[in-house]
Amino acid sequence: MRNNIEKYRRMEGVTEEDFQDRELENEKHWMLYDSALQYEASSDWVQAAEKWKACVNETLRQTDECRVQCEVASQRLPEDRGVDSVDGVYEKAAALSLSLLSCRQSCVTQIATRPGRISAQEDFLPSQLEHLHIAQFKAGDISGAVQTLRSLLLFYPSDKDSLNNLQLYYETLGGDTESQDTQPEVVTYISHSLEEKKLLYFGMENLDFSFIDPDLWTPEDVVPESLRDIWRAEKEKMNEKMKVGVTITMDDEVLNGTNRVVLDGVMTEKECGRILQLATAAASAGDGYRGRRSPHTPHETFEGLTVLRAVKLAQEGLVNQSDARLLHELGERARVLLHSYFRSPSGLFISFTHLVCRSAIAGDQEGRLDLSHPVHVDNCLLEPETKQCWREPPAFIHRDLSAILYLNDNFDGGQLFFTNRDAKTVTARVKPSCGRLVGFSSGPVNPHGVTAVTSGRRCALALWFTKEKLYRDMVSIMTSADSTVILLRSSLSPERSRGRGRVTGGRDEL
Ligand SMILES: O=C(O)CCC(=O)C(=O)O
Ligand SMILES: [Fe+2]
Repeated sequence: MRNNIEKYRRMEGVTEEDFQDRELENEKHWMLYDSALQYEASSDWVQAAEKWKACVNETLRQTDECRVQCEVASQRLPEDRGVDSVDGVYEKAAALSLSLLSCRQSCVTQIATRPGRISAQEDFLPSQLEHLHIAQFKAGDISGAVQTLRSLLLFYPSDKDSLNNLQLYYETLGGDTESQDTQPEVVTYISHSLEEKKLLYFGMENLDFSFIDPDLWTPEDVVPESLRDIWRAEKEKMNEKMKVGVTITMDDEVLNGTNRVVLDGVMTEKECGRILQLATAAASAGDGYRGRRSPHTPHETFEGLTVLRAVKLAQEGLVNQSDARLLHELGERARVLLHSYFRSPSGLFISFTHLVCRSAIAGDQEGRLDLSHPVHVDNCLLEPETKQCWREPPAFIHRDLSAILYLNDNFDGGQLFFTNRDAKTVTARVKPSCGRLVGFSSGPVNPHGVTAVTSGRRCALALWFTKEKLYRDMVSIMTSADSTVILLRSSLSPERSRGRGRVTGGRDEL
């Protein structure tokens, strides 16, 4: 029902007055949020800035209200922690006050969860401030942008992109740097929150109290060293696991070519399952490719999902947020592995990620002679007759390295194969399976294609990397749609590193 209401709200001619609802008050910030996004999409920066500002204020107001409710609602005395518990009256009193603080902290999650949805929008308030300062800047309100950015910097004081942007704003302002202060409500919000977090982490360290921090911006020094050590050890264990599992299965020699590699063990079975499920959920959420004929063959259907689309679906609560994040992380995992394998001296950036499933159309496979994906080169237009490869648009000429991360093997056909420049002489074949990563240079030494998928559904993550910074997949809110920044931020947590820049490059597409 909630989804329907949101759908009606987006329909032409429908106004807010058409929705008289008692719960509407609690949803006010979501209405502002959605209309701010709409103004942003139509580049109406004045209106966008106005709506984002109202949204920030409404979010702060509702958070305050929610926090007050924690005090009003009596806190339940924590249950005895089992028969061996030695909890005395002091421990109980401490636990009671910690519960109150934890309740207050949980308001962040509550306010950031759309009604009817299961997961909260991560980094909700900071991301609104980010949208706001950009809208203000684009609307020409530089002083406003400075004030907002300074408020944002209270959350992430050393964020390079924000500091660069602040510098840019100061330069635009021409020297008047100190007059714009931070928003006082944000200062209060942060200082209250930090005080609570300190006590809650103390409780976690010393009183066995459990607390899940709802924020990504919490400074590291608020978390006690001992807890950080535990987290670090867990992370290292994870990293080791990832490295240990990966093996080099085929190199240039076995693959009979240049700059080709097959690595195995890049994903676990569980991860493959999660991404396959994400593809299914995205398809049933009405992704554009659902049930579409493949662009390459009439005998197969083709579904495609980009990271950006996955994030949007996650925000709408239609797919799992952590699965959308995993999609992004897998690109990064492949990048690190291939960068290290090919020892490329320059940087390597993800340019485009596409989760693609190809399904055989049952009953339409008899006597089939074509391919699932005809032989091609990824960064130039191959002309097999002359063996020329034209590095010009519409080829994706900025692609330097291609990779395909396979997710399953329960289908027939669907082998990747490499050929000579004649597009006929097959030089190597690769059979997909879960966690298998094929990497190869995107140029004319590596023409390749995919044999017909004659039964079942073959899913893979296609990735392209570029050495040109300009073409990296910025997914920054400066050019692309909302909220991808949330994904990036959360996926880079807990280091809090926010690898975004303000220079944006051309967007890749398939
Ligand atoms: O899925 C594959 O194995 C290869 C796909 C491919 O070559 C492409 O999308 O450019
Ligand atoms: Fe390709």
